[in-house]
Amino acid sequence: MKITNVYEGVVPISSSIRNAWIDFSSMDCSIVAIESDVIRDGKPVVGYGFNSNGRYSAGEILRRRVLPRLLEAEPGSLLDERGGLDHAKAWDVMMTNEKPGGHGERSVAVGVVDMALFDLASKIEGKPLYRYLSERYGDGQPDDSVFVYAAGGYYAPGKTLTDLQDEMRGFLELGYDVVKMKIGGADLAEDLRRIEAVIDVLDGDGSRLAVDVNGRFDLNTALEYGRAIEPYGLFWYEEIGDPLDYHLNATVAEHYTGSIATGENLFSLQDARNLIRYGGLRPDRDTIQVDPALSYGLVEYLRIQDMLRQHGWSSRRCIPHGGHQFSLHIAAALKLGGNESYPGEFQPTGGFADDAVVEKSRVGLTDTPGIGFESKAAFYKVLRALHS
Ligand SMILES: O=C([O-])CC(=O)C(=O)O
Ligand SMILES: [Mg+2]
Repeated sequence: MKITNVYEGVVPISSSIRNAWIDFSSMDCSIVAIESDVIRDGKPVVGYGFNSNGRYSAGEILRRRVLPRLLEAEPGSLLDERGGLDHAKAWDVMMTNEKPGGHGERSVAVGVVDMALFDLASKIEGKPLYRYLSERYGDGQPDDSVFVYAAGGYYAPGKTLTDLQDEMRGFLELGYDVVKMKIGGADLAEDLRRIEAVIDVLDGDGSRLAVDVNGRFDLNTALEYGRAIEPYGLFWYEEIGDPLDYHLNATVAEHYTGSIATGENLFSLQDARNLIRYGGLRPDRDTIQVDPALSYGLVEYLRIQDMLRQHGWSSRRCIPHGGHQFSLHIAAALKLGGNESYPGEFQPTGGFADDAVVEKSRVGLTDTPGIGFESKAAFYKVLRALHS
């Protein structure tokens, strides 16, 4: 198998929502299509990738560094001994002449291509990605459904408490038991009113509500909010301070007895390891949210899983950020604790197959070969247009 062509583009995923740190008025995302010389039904097999959400498109790095390296590589240097794609070798090729440290947009660029190569390789084998992954990296017995929670609850112009409650009711009607909302973009009194309004919709059960600060708080605010929300017994308190402020995280973990989740803005093995070493997270209750699409792809995510295992963490304590199909397959194959889902945001890229059904906060996998973008019509149309 040989890569014959690569195509790269940008898709807007903008909207009027706001979290405690950014609005999404100009959010966009990179997409790639990687074409191979393998022919199925008279057409070349093509793998697709995109960069989740929350980080902007990384076209410059893709066009100037990552994609040329892949195209210029001796085709045999990307293959394993059976002639299939060797993802770790492809990763080394993409990272040629890149210094360590400073992970950011580069990890996004490599993540997009890594996703496309996994889509391609599993399509060539005619398997849905989760089976392909489970056979290679798991125990061959993937989970047949994955826990998902509904993320939303953003701030938006003119959005009232009733609007917030209606949004959350909508998530419950779709089959989700656990929901997530933003905090930290208003003052504590208003956020507590918002939290209590949502808990009302959850029949008074705070353990079904996660709150997300998007890294906004300094230590004092983090502790003040922690004291105020602790009695609700929330599902988790997310990304409380700056993602790289491990000391803040550790100090909050000493005081806040409920669950903490973080990691969506950690993009490398090294950063994730520092979180585990210095972030004070507790393996019996906290959750790691590293998003494989943003953090150098699954090749790096597998290294992160090894690291977690060495530190005594179960894969079940990982619930990736992003609400996308790639992580859904990864969650089933590597037996993670679940995956995020955004029923109302980040279209056309986010979400699962058009006919995916959520029941009791779990979603099943389909048998579509690869990641299954083909069963997500609006997004597939955009991807298909990249190389038509
Ligand atoms: O608002 C965002 O950037 C998304 C986010 O934090 C999440 O999904 O946890
Ligand atoms: Mg978050």
